[in-house]
Amino acid sequence: MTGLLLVQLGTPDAPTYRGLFPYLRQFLSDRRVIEVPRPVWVPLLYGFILPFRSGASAAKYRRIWSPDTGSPLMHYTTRQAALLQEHFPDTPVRFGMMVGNPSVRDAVRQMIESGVDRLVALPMFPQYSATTSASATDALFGALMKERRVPAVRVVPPYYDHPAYVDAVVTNLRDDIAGLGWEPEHVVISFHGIPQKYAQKGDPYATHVVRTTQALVKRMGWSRSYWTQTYQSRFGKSPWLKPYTDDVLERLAKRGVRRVYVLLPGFTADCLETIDEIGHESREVFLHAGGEMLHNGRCLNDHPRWIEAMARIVRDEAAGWM
Ligand SMILES: C=CC1=C(C)c2cc3[nH]c(cc4nc(cc5[nH]c(cc1n2)c(C)c5CCC(=O)O)C(CCC(=O)O)=C4C)c(C)c3C=C
Ligand SMILES: [Fe+2]
Ligand SMILES: [Fe+2]
Repeated sequence: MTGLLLVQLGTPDAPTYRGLFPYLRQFLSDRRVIEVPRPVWVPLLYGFILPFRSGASAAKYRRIWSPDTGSPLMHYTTRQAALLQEHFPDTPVRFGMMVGNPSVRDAVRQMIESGVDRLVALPMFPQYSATTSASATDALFGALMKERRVPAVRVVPPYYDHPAYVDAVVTNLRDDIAGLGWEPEHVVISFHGIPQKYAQKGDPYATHVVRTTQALVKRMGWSRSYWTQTYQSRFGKSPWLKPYTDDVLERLAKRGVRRVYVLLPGFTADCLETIDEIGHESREVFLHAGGEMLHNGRCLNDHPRWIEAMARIVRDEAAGWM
């Protein structure tokens, strides 16, 4: 039997210091994410970053946590798996988190126990980066190393310009703008950043990002002056991919742009990085510099076009298996 596993990054169990500490510890111990030599990183992580960031991040997570559904990333990943299950009634569909719960390891074990001997893994990152996509396969293969009956595996390749993905982003964007009640003067297309050094060492992420942007801009028919592609979420002091989202927002506001839509095509579900970082922190930067309206674009979430797109992307890769 074939099984489908969505692999998502993960989110803390609770928006508290105790929820964040183990989540950040696992995340920031990943050598794919942090390439600083261990003897330098470990004292810094345990002596400074974890004690301070756990509390600060918990406060941010509290701002996005829903009393009913908890973490938006968890809520929409659960929905995505449930809706995909309807597309593939004969294929068990599960999700596993690379960091935190439910883990990739538990999801893989349950699938094997239920008779899965062919596994299709869908990393929830359209643009490949070693920090996300390779970390997702590390989690998957690490889980399989613990198993006796290892299924045959196919990993869905990056889908940064897959027509179904581009179409889902465009449809979701049009629907979101239609509900706004105002017309954006400028669109900032913001992707999560990575350190410049990782790109220089061969991470193809920036190339994938540009390919996504080109495909979207072409589909939307936007003129060159209507959009700017940026990178957000810099962590630490080293230079990351540029231009930084907040710098661009500030410059736009100072240039007299009043209404901005921030499109977030690299995030397949609403999360801290989209709702809080862009919707609160970047909005403040923009308003402070003279802007009037900033909308943090809704992610693909459970939009029917995205669920169909995921099904198509999976079918393309799972030919003969599903
Ligand atoms: C420290 C380095 C980091 C790199 C490199 C990085 C790359 C990267 N991240 C995402 C998507 C997400 N990141 C999320 C949380 C998160 N990311 C980092 C750091 C790096 N990310 C941290 C420390 C955290 C934890 C939150 C915080 O303290 O800021 C999330 C989850 C958000 C949620 O709602 O739970 C996502 C999603 C991408 C796509 C990416 C590189 C391409
Ligand atoms: Fe991140
Ligand atoms: Fe981040």
